[in-house]
Amino acid sequence: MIVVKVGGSAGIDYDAVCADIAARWKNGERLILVHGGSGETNRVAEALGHPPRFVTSPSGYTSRFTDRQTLEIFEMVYCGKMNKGIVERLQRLGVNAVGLSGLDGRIFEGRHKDSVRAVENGKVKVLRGDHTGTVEKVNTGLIDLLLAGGYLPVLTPPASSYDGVAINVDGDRAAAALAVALKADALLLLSNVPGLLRAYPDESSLIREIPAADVENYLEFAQDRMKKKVLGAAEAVQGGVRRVIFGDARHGQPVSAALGGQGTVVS
Ligand SMILES: Nc1ncnc2c1ncn2[C@@H]1O[C@H](COP(=O)(O)OP(=O)(O)OP(=O)(O)O)[C@@H](O)[C@H]1O
Repeated sequence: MIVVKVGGSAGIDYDAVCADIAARWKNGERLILVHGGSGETNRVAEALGHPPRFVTSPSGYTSRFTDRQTLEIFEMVYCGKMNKGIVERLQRLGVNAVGLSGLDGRIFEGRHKDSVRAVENGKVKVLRGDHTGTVEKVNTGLIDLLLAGGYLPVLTPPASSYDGVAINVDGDRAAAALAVALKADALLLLSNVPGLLRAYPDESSLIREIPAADVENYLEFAQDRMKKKVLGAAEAVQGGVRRVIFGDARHGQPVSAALGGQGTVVS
């Protein structure tokens, strides 16, 4: 089983990702696709007059402050436009894909964090009314049913809180939790960069290999949102996934290239 997470940043070629996945699926490979949607969510939020607000925690992690209206815009884009766009592509390629959020069947479950500590103008503030959390539990029952029926699951945040409230969760870490729960052979984190760069944005500074035991030491190279990917990779390898690859989803055959060792391989 391979878990592929494709991001939602500008420049990602979803046609290329879906064509590659469809070919491999038809060849008998078992795959699950998880996707993001941050770039489009930012655009739609601006257009709807509720611009995105990103906050940085005292430990340096950036996240989207998700009030109720932001959560609804997030769902429109992630579960609507992005998810159905990917499912449509796969259906046109002859793959019977089913798109679900983590809320459906409580596939992704975690604690609802209603407040977040954020550094603003050098001061730490507590912001309330946040609808965020982290995936702590993956309920694989529905996924097992879909796979047994020959359907390719296409999953996206949000997740469900233990009380059934929709929460915005990081897609990379959700995909990592899924890969652990399914005992996947590999987790691919595909985005609009060649992999983890030692000197971002210099693409020639690609880090090709990271020993699994060392992955947390590479957090220092990741800025802002890339940190969550490195953290997700650490969680996946610590949970028993043998290979995590940060790969490029901008062109070519992104899944096959990553599985062939291009990008940053954590093993
Ligand atoms: N050292 C680094 N190497 C590579 N990319 C980095 C690095 N530091 C920061 N980045 C940034 O991290 C981004 C990838 O993370 P991001 O969460 O935006 O991607 P995504 O997975 O495509 O999005 P989504 O949240 O929609 O799933 C890159 O586009 C790049 O700008």
